[in-house]
Amino acid sequence: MNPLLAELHDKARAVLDPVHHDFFAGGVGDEVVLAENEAAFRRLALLPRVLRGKQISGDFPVMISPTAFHRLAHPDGELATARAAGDAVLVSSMASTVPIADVVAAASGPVWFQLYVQPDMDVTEALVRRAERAGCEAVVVTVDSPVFGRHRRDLAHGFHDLPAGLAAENMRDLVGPGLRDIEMSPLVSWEHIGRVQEMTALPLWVKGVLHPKDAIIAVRHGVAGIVVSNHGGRQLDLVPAALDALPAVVDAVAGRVPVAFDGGVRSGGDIALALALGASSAGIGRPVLWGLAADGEQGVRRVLDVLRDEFLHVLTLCGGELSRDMVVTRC
Ligand SMILES: Cc1cc2nc3c(=O)[nH]c(=O)nc-3n(C[C@H](O)[C@H](O)[C@H](O)COP(=O)(O)O)c2cc1C
Ligand SMILES: CCCCCCC(=O)C(=O)O
Repeated sequence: MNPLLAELHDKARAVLDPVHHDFFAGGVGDEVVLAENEAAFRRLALLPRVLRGKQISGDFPVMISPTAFHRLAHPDGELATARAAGDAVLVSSMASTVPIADVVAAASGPVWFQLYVQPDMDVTEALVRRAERAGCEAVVVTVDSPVFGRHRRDLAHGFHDLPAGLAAENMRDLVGPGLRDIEMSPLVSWEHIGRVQEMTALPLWVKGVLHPKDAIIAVRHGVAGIVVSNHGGRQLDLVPAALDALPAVVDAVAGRVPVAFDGGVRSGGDIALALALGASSAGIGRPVLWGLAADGEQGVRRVLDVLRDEFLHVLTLCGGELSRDMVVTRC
């Protein structure tokens, strides 16, 4: 992990209510996948190309992954995250503690709306309309959550609702703005993806694909893109590290749509490895929360600046190129 990000995590741990720290930090079950997501990067190495004679561009293909309840981390919540995002894509969680319209208004770059399809499709449609009216540029349907993962840390703390004064603002005036008003349903299927596509002209991405066969089905459904993700180790504690699932999905998709990735990215080198394995961009989850908790907008900015600087340095050392043939397994 980049030591500056580790410092921000230490600071976040010191200022956060331990219950909220554990909600952010924790994973499902024994937290095997949580640890594996980071460990998978350490198993790989890059063979740099040399004498390529080119100046690298400043492109920084990173998105802020959707994470819930930013006002648990800092009073400014998602407004601070949006202000800090700059030109990175901000995928704003449906479970934000600031309404999506205010998130978009605070952002200077693109905002995408993450959606859990609600079994009541009127509620789902109302959420999509809110995202459209706000000016979101895409909808990202999370597909890895037929039921919420069992997080032992939350169960031990008895954390099952938001503190007074905080709410899932996008749910307000629909079902209700409590944490438990957001439903996850095993009945959600590809048919619902089609129905959301009929509701909106916005590009629809699916997030949480690990199996190459699902990636192919997603492409057949005309999705705009796929995010390979295991939800940061928060859903099924039996899945592979997200990085290990990436190459097979990239191969199955064969360039037909972009394949983004998240899970365990903690340094610029991690971003480089994910891109070399074929990711179109790398998503950052918890480090953004640590920056936010440690120092609000400035903290999130710091996280992105540190990652950008390190990524561009690594890219330069790799001759400005990242491709699958440059990735080898450590002995
Ligand atoms: C505290 C927390 C809340 C999350 N909330 C959401 C969410 O609302 N929607 C979603 O699709 N994914 C959610 N995720 C998963 C992230 O989008 C992302 O997949 C994951 O955090 C990436 O792993 P990383 O934290 O190791 O970077 C959440 C993750 C965390 C840690
Ligand atoms: C019961 C819904 C809570 C919001 C979902 C947040 C989330 O995805 C997470 O991993 O936490």
